[in-house]
Amino acid sequence: MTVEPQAIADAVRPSPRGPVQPDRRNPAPRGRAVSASPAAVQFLHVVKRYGTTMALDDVSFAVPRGEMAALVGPNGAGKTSILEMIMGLRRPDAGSVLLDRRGGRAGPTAPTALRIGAQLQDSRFYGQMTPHDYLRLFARLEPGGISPESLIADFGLDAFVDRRIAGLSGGQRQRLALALSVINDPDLVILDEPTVGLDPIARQDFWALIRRLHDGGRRTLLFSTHYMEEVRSLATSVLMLSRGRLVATGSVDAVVATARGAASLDEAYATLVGQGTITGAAA
Ligand SMILES: Nc1ncnc2c1ncn2[C@@H]1O[C@H](COP(=O)(O)OP(=O)(O)OP(=O)(O)O)[C@@H](O)[C@H]1O
Repeated sequence: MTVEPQAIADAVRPSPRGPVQPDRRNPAPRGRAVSASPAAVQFLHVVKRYGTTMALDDVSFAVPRGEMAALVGPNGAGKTSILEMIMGLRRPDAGSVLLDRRGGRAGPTAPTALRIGAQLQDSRFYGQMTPHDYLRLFARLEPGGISPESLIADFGLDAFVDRRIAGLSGGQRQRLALALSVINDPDLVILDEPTVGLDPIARQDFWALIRRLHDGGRRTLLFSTHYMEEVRSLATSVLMLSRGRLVATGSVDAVVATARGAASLDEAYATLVGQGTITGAAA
């Protein structure tokens, strides 16, 4: 999907607190300081509530351009809220969401020319349409993007491109959703749990597709996942969330080092997220 510049502008709000400063009450997460380098995405003291639920509690981080950043944390930690805010689908209650911003100065910013592609958790398709129908439709909406033919070849859609989506497997639909996420040739790609529900072999096939989206760092990728092996295999940096707060950021090694005594990312997750054991499929 593409987010209109205005939607992004709507999501960008000046920080009530001004530039990022060491915050004595809420220090930056351990592992790596908030980056001041050119960032594709920057959150400054973002707060998001849904009624009485505090989904994001003073979250600050930066994803430099060209990174493949993994967003991890247990169910309800706030991952989708972050991704949806980047896409302009939700607004922060406080703080700023800045896109494609050079430097770390907080304040109003012009609409960005950054092109965003996204694959959301609940990509819903009309069952009567075929992948080919979708690719042609999106190509018309995104003139100058990547051609349907290239995407069919790159994402291995040939075998089912003319079948009705109602009859496709979950993995085939996810493959289509990934292809559609880059049809506008985006600079920034957002993937919300792109491999959820896939069998182990299909998941590893998807890693190759996700690397293709990243294109050697030509694009910035931010993906959420519960699979630590996926983080180890794909991510150049990690954002670890627990109960709406960032608990560690940085490279996999930096995050492991953040959790004293942890010998692996899985152990670091267990320690920092504070559950003692790793839930779900995060092993
Ligand atoms: N529309 C909403 N209305 C009320 N509460 C919401 C809404 N969306 C999210 N929440 C709550 O906000 C918190 C963060 O939710 P979010 O979906 O961002 O977490 P998540 O890390 O993506 O979870 P999951 O791994 O289960 O997808 C949760 O407590 C969730 O119940």
